[in-house]
Amino acid sequence: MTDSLLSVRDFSVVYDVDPPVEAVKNVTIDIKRGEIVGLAGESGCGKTTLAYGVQRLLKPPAVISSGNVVFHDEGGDDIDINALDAEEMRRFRWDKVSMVFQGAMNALNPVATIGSQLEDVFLVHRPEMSRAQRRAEVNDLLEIVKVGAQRRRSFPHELSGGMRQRVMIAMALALRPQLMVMDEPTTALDVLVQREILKQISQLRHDFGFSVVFITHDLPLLLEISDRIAIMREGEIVELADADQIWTNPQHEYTRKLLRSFPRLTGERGVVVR
Ligand SMILES: Nc1ncnc2c1ncn2[C@@H]1O[C@H](COP(=O)(O)OP(=O)(O)OP(=O)(O)O)[C@@H](O)[C@H]1O
Repeated sequence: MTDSLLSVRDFSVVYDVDPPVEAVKNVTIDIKRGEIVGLAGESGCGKTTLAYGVQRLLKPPAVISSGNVVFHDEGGDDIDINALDAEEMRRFRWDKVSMVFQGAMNALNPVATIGSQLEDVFLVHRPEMSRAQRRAEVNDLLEIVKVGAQRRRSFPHELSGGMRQRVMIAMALALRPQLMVMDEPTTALDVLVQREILKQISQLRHDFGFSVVFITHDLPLLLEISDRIAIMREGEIVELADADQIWTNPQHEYTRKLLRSFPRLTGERGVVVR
């Protein structure tokens, strides 16, 4: 088994509009097992297009114009994502990779309890499970993300934003994926709640061994949580290095510029233990 979980090679995406937008240009990156990779860069640099593109989640006018993506399954198989048909891709997305979307906590169904929404994941993807098994799994998940099993009968509006986001993380964790892609998962939350959730994501990946791609324009936050950080600019990864290196010894002028643009980076690093 290789150390690498996902290998992205020479990956490019164009939005076929007039004039065409080259949103992602020849990106090559390996995500290792169990690591948190932060994807940073200004709004519009192509972070979301890259993360969605490698999972083939983009719709026209987006066109993948080059590259390949291989997933090194823990079972030993190498899965060429481009070669999967629609049904295989759908299963792959839930079983191997899960996604916490931007603003996901507002995507919960307002008229269903969070317990039943979590149970639905198992109903659809693990139809062989009994009702009692589903219940037990949901209770477990709610405990793991520190919402508490007693909240299973709560409706989304009865929970705080932070709690709802924890429910979304529980949902992403449900099928024990090997990779979790998180797109601005904590942006809408206040700083303290954000910190708590980051700590938890970091802890969960130690407990469960999944890798995380964490997308945000918030570089200080990435410095706290990430093992490695990829700095994107105009569709390209201009620097990819350990978070410590990015912080103490940035190589690219653009990385230095980005670091300077966050005044709160002048003091000590934050409190999240990686
Ligand atoms: N549907 C679309 N049609 C045309 N251009 C698009 C489309 N979606 C995104 N783009 C362009 O592609 C580029 C990359 O956008 P993308 O959303 O991936 O960036 P981002 O770094 O994730 O930004 P943000 O942090 O604001 O989400 C931008 O120039 C954007 O304007």
